[in-house]
Amino acid sequence: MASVSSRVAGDPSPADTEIPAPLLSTVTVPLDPARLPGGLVGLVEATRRSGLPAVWLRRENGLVGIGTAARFEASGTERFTRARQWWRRVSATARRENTVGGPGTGPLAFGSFAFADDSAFESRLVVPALVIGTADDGRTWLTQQSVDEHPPTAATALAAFEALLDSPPGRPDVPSGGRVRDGSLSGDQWMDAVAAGVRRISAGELHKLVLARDVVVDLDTAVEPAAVLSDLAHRYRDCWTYSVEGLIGSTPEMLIKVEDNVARARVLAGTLDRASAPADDPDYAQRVLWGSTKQRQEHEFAINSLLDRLTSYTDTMTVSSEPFVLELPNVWHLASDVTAVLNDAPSPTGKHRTPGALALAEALHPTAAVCGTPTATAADLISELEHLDRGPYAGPVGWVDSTGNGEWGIALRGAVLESPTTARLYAGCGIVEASDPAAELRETWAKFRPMLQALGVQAH
Ligand SMILES: C=C(O[C@@H]1C=C(C(=O)O)C=C[C@H]1O)C(=O)O
Repeated sequence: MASVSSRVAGDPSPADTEIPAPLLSTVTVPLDPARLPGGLVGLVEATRRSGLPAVWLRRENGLVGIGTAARFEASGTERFTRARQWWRRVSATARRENTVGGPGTGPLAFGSFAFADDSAFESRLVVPALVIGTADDGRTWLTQQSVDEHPPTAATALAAFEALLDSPPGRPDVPSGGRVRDGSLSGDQWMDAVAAGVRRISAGELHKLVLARDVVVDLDTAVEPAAVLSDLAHRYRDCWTYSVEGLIGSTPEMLIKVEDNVARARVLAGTLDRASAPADDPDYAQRVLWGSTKQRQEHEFAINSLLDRLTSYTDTMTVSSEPFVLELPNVWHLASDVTAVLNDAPSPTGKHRTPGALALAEALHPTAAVCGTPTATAADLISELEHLDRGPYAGPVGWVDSTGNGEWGIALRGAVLESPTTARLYAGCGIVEASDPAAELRETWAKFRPMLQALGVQAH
């Protein structure tokens, strides 16, 4: 099947109409859940010879995309705007047949965006040739998307689905044998960067800074992405397991989810490693995490940064008065869930409509959970101290449909597959005045643990 690819770089931002966009045709049909005996994770396992799938999955439900019908890349400060313009044009002109309806049906793109304006990473939207979706409300569907002259039909969509199932179902083996080496900075160098960050905070330059580091895993055998994704999805059921063109992981943090006119976010900041917890102390997380002024302060910066930016899009916002303790297999986090009813805003066509998921992701990125407070000072200090191109790490990752519904998580607890046997992992920590560099380094290992385990490498 044909696919098209476009790329826009450099400033200034072109007008909507100047961005070349393919004419997309899509068909969405209901899929009998019996055709997905192992659910969406089983589907990822059963299609492992069809290349790296696009994945967005939490508990049993989400989206799996196979193949590529069209894609778009952009870099620089305008990366979000351009991607939105491209997607708006594709959505506006797409021919579609959709007998299912609801979020995630019809034209759909997965995406991943660079954390930083000056990153070498190409931010992207990817329109898969086939999308299989299941939702909490029981809908199960199949969408075929193509830029061919002949639009897809229900019959071609079902035939393409059947042709995908190329492997016996069942959990593939995680790789075994690999070594972890330093990325841009050694552990000691990174602790020096944290100490420098603490000094700058003490000097009053800023309140909070998130510093990240990378490590590289060299594997003895080629990584099987289906095995990694299956392991993450089974182990980290409360996280959103994602995969977009070599960026894979399982994030606990939701930047923004839009369903009709309601937006939801899950803000995290404040972390406690479960590996170091006493076995016979059930209140440990509550006491140590919730009771810590440092952790509560880190959390407050993160939640305030989101609320400040979300407020102009809503009149009705609900956030719990106190953060709760979120338990994951590797760590506990302080978490807050936010719900906002979105305002109608006048669009260029004069119609009123609420902002879509991608527009909100652009408006909210980067929150203080991954950058700091104030944002601009923290972003400058990150480039000065980290010596790291974060690439897509800590940027938005997720999907958007043609009505503006979508989910954009923050790409945390993940890796970029740089070659079949090389994965680069990233993890960062919120730094405040009371931070201790050695404790922050340990925290990065706790955050690397999900990917290290999924890659079959001895966890630190
Ligand atoms: C930056 C990361 O995580 C973020 C930082 C946290 C913290 O400092 O406590 C907690 C959750 C995330 O918001 C990461 O996982 O790399």
